[in-house]
Amino acid sequence: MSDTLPSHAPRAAAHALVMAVVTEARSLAEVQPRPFTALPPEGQARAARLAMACFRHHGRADHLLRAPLRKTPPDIVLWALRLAVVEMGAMDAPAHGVINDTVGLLNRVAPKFAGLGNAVLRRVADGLPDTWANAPAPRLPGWLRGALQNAYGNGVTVAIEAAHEITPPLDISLHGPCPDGLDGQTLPTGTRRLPAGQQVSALPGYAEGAFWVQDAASALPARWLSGHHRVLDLCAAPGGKTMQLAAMGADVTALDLSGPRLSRLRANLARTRLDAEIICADALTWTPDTPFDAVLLDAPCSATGTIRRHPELPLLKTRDGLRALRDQQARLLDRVLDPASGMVKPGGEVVYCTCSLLPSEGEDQIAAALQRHPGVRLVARPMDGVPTDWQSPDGPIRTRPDYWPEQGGIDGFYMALLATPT
Ligand SMILES: C[S@@+](CC[C@H](N)C(=O)[O-])C[C@H]1O[C@@H](n2cnc3c(N)ncnc32)[C@H](O)[C@@H]1O
Repeated sequence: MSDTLPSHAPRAAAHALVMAVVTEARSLAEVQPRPFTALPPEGQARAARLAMACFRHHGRADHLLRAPLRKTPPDIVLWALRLAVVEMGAMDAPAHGVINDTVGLLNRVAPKFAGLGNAVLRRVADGLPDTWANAPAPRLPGWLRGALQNAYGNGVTVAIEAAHEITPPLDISLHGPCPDGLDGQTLPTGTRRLPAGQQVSALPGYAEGAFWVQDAASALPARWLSGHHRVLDLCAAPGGKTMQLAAMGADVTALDLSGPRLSRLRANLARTRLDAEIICADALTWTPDTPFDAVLLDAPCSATGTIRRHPELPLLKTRDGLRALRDQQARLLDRVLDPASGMVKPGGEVVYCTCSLLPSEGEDQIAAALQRHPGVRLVARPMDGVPTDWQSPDGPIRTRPDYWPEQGGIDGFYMALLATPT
C-alpha cells in the first residue's frame, strides 16, 4: 500500500463495494458507492481487488468464523469480518493492521459489534495460516453445481471450483505492437497475458489505446470471422468483440439494446481509435438495409463461465433467471438465421457464442437451432492455438476454467460457427 493512502480508506471502500453488490443485487463493475468513488485510482484499484477477493474466498472465511461467532451477526458486520479474514488468510495481510482498521470500520457502521469483531478476528488470526489452508474448498450453489455435474461429471466440477479460487491473470487484446514495459506472455491463441492485480489504467499503452481487457476465451469467437468485409456485431456492448473485428479490418456495425452499455462501447472505441457504426436497437426487431457478410451473436447469458473474473456472480444468479435467458437466446438465433430478417446474406457466416458453462445456453441451443433451420450447417474450422480437444469434430469450441491450469486458466465459453444456405 502506498505511503500517501491510509490503509483504512481502501478497506472501508471495499466493504462499501461488497455491501452495494449484496444489497443492490448488482455486479461489482456496476456499483459505485461513495467511499469507493472518493478514492484516487490507486485506492479504487486496491479496494476493488479486496472486494473481489472477499467474494472469491468468503466460503473459506465463513468456515473460520463459524466457531468464534456462534451466532450470525447482521450482514453489514458479517461482510466486514469476512473481508478481514480473507485479507489475512488469502492475501497474507498483517493481522494487526487489518484488525485495527476493521474495528474502526465497525465503530462507524455498527458500533455495538466493534468489541465482538475485535475478539473474533483475534481468535481467527491466532490459527492462521494453517486453518485457512485446511478449510474445505468452497462449493458453487447447488443449482449450478448440479448442472455442472450433469454436464461434465463430479471431477471436472471440483476442478472448476478449484479454478474459481485462483485470482486470474489479466488478459488483454493488442491491436498493434506490444508497448514497451508490458510484461507477461503471449498465449498460443494470441492473447497477451499479464500478472494479476494490476491497475489497468496505469499500464503502458492504456491511455494511447494500444489494448483492451479481454479474457483469452472471449477473444476467440471473433477470430472465426477474420477476412469478412461487412460484419454485424449483435449484442455488442461494451465492445470487446467490436474492437477485435474493427482491428481485424472489418467494416463493423455494433448493435445493442442498452444505451448505457453502448456509451461504454463508444468510449472504448474512442480510446482505442477504432471505428464502428453504432446502433441502439432491439436485435429481435431491427432490420438492416443490406444483409451482412457475417454476424457475431454474443447472446446474453448466465455468464457462469466468467465466475473466476466475477466471483460475486454466484451470489447474484439463481436458477430462476435461466429459462428467460434460454428463450431469449433461441429467439435471437432464430432472428439471425431467418432469411426474412435480412441480417446475413445467403452463404454468409454466423458465430453464436455465450460465456456460459451450461450446455443449455450453448450446445443445446445450437442443436435445437439446427433442427429449426434445416438449411443451416455447422462449419468445422480450426482456430490457431486452440488445442484440438477443445473443439468438437463438427466445429464448436468449448472452453472451461479448469483448462490451461499451468498458464493461469481461461474463462468458460461456448462458440459455434454456422453457414447459412446459399
Ligand atoms: C454478453 S453481453 C455482450 C458482450 C459484448 N459482445 C462484448 O464482447 O463486449 C450481451 C449484450 O446483449 C445485449 N442485449 C440483450 N438483449 C438484446 C436485444 N434483444 N437486442 C440487442 N442487444 C441485446 C445486452 O445489452 C448486453 O450488452
